[in-house]
Amino acid sequence: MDHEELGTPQQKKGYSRREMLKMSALAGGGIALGASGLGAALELFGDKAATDPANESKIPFFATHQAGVTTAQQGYGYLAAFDIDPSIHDVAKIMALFITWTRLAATLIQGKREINSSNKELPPNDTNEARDLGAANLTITFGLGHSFFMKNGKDRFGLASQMPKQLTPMPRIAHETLDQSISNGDICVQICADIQQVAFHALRNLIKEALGTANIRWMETGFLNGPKGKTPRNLFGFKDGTANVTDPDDQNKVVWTSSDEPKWMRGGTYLGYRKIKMIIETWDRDSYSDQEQVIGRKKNSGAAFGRTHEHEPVIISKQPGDSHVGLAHQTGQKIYRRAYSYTNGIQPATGNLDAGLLFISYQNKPQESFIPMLRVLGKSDALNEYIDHVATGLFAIPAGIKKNEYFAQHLFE
Ligand SMILES: C=CC1=C(C)c2cc3[nH]c(cc4nc(cc5[nH]c(cc1n2)c(C)c5CCC(=O)O)C(CCC(=O)O)=C4C)c(C)c3C=C
Ligand SMILES: [Fe+2]
Repeated sequence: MDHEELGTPQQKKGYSRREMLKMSALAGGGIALGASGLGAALELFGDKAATDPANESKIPFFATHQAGVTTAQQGYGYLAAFDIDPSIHDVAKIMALFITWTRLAATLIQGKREINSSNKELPPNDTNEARDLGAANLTITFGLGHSFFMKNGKDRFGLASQMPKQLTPMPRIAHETLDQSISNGDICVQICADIQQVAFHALRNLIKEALGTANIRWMETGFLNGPKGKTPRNLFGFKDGTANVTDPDDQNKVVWTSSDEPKWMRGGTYLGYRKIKMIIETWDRDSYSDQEQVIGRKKNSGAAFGRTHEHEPVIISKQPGDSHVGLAHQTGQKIYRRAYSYTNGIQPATGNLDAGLLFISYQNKPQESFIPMLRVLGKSDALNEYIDHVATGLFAIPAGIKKNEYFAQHLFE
């Protein structure tokens, strides 16, 4: 396999678009450009977004771990799953798709999306709606589901011996009413950015490049915004993420896999997913104090029961016994949560809002943390009166991708 091709000619030489512009301005005009001069030159090129530092922020794609997991959460997220086309039996076709996706993702996260107009008889290579919107902290995170390895009890592509240790089909959880058409899948992609249009553009172009090899199975869109540096609130109006695993040492223990996994999966993680409908109309008619009893935290401050401030530790004896926080805390398990809220118009049958939480968590041992926690909450959580779990998924997220390598390369080679 020729990996030299990964990356655009500019990338291969190590030049960014900014540097290219700077060089061409120098070559053409013979003038020296400082940082502010460069900004002015970019504006002259009509590239206003590129002068906006917020949209220019980039998260490196090639790294030890995949980006988009412990990366500071962006305001918008897409979660999508693909199935390998039933006509595909040759692993080389899947490898070719993963090479194409890797090259595309590495380019997109840099805010590069130039249209190739050399042959106008062909469709454009890029769909163009994110042109000039900047990198916007775009992250693209790839994963593999159990059905990528095994289907109808068969080893689909001869890769089952390399299956991650904790990757099973999701077990049944009490009270769930799952829609299989929006659950599971062979491959998952999480795409997050500060600008929704940038995230959608990335997903759309990944779908386009997959044509003939993998078909989109489902896709969800979410948002989550809070005051700068503070915990955001979910659609029940509570701070969501207060007791998350944020310390890097703790993240190392909780999130990233180690030597008990196949080599290609070490330094990876597992994405646990639940689409949870929130019955907003019923919640909004519940009393203030009952809402606090159900969650197990104060609505405004986010403090636990018996506490005043948000980040003071939970006192388990003071928590309402069946409260969400009380139950989750008592499992003693840790997961790293990275959820998004979603809205999807009105449910035609009831006239109620179709809204909720795309619950996403990352953990290195989902069979010992995410799934047991789901079981406890599914059985006894006071929150169950106000929510319905409607979709599920568990995906192995391989280790980060090195320069000149492609996604999951060491699974194949
Ligand atoms: C599998 C695990 C979890 C699911 C599913 C889940 C759904 C869910 N959560 C909220 C709202 C809140 N959750 C909070 C804390 C919290 N939740 C989980 C796990 C799941 N939540 C954990 C492990 C924790 C932390 C517990 C602890 O140790 O203190 C909170 C409190 C604030 C916070 O710490 O984030 C809220 C609020 C909703 C609305 C929901 C489904 C729609
Ligand atoms: Fe929760």
